[in-house]
Amino acid sequence: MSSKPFVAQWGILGCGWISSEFVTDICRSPSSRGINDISHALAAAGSRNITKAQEFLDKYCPKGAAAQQDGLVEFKPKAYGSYKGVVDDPNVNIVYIGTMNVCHYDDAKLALESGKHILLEKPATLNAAEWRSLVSIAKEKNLFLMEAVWTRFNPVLLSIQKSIHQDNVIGDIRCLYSDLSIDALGKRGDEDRLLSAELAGGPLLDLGPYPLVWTMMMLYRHPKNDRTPPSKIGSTMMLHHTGVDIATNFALTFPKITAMANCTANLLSPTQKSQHTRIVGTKGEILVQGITSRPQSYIIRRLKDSTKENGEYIEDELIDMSFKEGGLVFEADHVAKCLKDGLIESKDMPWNETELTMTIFDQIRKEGGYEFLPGLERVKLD
Ligand SMILES: NC(=O)C1=CN([C@@H]2O[C@H](COP(=O)(O)OP(=O)(O)OC[C@H]3O[C@@H](n4cnc5c(N)ncnc54)[C@H](OP(=O)(O)O)[C@@H]3O)[C@@H](O)[C@H]2O)C=CC1
Ligand SMILES: O=C1OC[C@@H](O)[C@H](O)[C@H]1O
Repeated sequence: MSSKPFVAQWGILGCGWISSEFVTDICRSPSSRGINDISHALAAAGSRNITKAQEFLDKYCPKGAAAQQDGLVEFKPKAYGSYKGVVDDPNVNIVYIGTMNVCHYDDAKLALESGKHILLEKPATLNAAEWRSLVSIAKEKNLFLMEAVWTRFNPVLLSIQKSIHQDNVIGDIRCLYSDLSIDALGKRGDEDRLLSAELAGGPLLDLGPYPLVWTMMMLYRHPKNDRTPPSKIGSTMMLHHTGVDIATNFALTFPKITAMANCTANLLSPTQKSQHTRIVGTKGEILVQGITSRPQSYIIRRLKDSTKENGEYIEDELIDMSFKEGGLVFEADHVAKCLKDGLIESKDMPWNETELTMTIFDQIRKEGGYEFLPGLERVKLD
């Protein structure tokens, strides 16, 4: 006998682009992806402008999310002209925060203090100190808190991780090269969130989380690395005249497994979609295709003779796992399962990995001379 699924009752803060993608994805029925124990309802959406919130609901979720369409809950999505309205709504039990980088800390604190669980867009906060502060509030209030790094839950990335960590498809991992960049310079104005200092823009915080996801998932989480943080972090940053970075390269060393990650994020050039991430091992390599944040397929290229330098490859094997979902729903499903199980921390996106991410970014910003405008950081680093 099948029991009624657990329903995550979402409230959305900020009716911008990524929130629209998230809401569109949670409208898809979980059973269409083989999931029957959880579902999603949209309880509320909040904007600084009530008309925008209502238009957002009318456009992206007119019939409610999957659980509402399937008749699992009675309530309909409600529009609010403030974020406070959403966090106070009794039908909301988890808040998705899709606001600007500079708002994440305040918005997350608002939701936690109103007793709501949180899924918080990347970069979780502006620095590691802000993140530690949110974690301590979440612990004290016994509330779920997770950074929304959706790529960690992408089935293509998980398949590659299994190929490398369990099936030893490319042998011992040696080097990872990953890029997420956009040719935005000259095409977007300085007020754009990617270039604006007031909004704590720049590719390191906006795009850097994705090359770092590949590094964390393939190298840091490699069973033989045993979650040992990188021993060295090196970087080169070029600053834009607004004060944010315009291009950042960073490298991370993992001596326990003799592996190195080389990550790039810039606003100067578009990422190569046929190979945004290349993972090289002693027996071959994996080339990942699609968007760095949303991989769709990958190529396995095995060496004919792994004892030779610069050896030839056997014919490429293409693994095409294209999916119809936007890709955000995989993390939403994971969050719903955590809530169903009464967890306040995800084992797949744990607090200490967000803290490590923020610490890496703090160090790279320091090395590159990227300082936030005074007052943006709500909790300062020591
Ligand atoms: N996971 C992913 O793939 C992606 C994640 N992101 C992350 O999501 C966040 C939002 O990005 P995105 O959706 O592209 O941005 P948008 O500009 O489309 O939306 C951001 C929303 O933030 C709200 N907001 C709150 N304060 C301000 C302010 N001072 N100025 C402007 N907007 C404000 C607005 O909502 P309102 O007007 O309704 O109040 C706005 O619509 C960023 O932190 C980004 O890093 C972005 C893109 C992809
Ligand atoms: O998270 C993101 O992924 C896609 C990019 O286009 C966007 O700028 C970034 O915020």
